[in-house]
Amino acid sequence: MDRISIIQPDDWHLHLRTGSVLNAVLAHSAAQFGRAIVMPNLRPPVTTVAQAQQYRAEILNALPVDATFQPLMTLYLTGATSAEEIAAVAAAEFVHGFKLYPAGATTNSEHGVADIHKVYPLFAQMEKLGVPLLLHGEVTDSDYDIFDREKIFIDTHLTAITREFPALKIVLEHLTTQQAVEFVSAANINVAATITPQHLKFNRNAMLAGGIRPHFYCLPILKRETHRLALVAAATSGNAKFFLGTDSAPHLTGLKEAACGCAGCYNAPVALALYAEVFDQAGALDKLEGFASFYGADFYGLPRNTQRITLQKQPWRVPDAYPLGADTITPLLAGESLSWQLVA
Ligand SMILES: NC(=O)N[C@@H](CC(=O)O)C(=O)O
Ligand SMILES: [Zn+2]
Ligand SMILES: [Zn+2]
Repeated sequence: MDRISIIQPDDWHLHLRTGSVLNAVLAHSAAQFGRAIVMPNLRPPVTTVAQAQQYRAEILNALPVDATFQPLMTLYLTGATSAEEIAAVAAAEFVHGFKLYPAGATTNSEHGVADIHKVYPLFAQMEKLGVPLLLHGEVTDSDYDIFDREKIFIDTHLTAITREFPALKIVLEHLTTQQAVEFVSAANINVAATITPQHLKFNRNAMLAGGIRPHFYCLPILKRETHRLALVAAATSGNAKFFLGTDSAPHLTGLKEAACGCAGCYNAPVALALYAEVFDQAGALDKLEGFASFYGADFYGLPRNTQRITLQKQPWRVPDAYPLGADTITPLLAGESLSWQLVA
């Protein structure tokens, strides 16, 4: 099969940033996806429905005129999040959940939650009101090896959270390990997960063997091949708990190609092409539509899209970089050739 037509996909985990970066990146997502869950880790973070409304307006304003893309907003959960704000989220139709960043876990997570037990009362209210909890699932203590941080988060926090709040809708974002796949598969139906194209396509060798490649550096960090295989098996299984979330996370090229480079892969320009390549290589193109276009909408209680898109096996070359002022943004796989592309 070298051509498939599917219902238009959505991106259930996306960083769009603001200002000039937003303007430079938005069209790439809007060209492929009908909707996207937009992450709130701005500086300062999006912590109120009023801020989310403003941010949403900025995104809509930055869209190409003919675009139908819909940003689905989220709020950043902090130790200071109030019961009133959770009620406001439940009432606001354009806000779809709270994102919890353990403090210090990733880019712009300084305002995140330092002690997860302290926000249990907030989880209880979210559970009651049906507000989803989106998780960056990694422990942060410097004693923990960076390759183990997702597994330890599951063992020390997520297991307890799902036991205490069985009706809380939880999305464990950007899965990277076999243990995470096993946990989500075994959990109740209120627990789901997103998977990025880079974690499906690459193991840590892509980042570290034969030279250090900062554009493959994101968090949670790429893992060894056994984990990648578990992720591919989950994504292509047809299990509705696993769905598409690119975690496209643009940073200026100068901030990634640095002595201390930022975490985040700018994968929006290559996202659907990479997912198609992975599903094709796994002999599972027939499972792409569920993963990319159905299961996320179903989990969030939103209607499925009705428009269709077509992907074709037809090689193309990824641009070296996209200009942004005096710097650029370098996409994942810059200058490389990809075998699939969106044609309509
Ligand atoms: N994934 C990343 O490495 N970075 C993301 C934050 C996140 O999703 O953890 C970013 O905002 O840059
Ligand atoms: Zn994250
Ligand atoms: Zn992210």
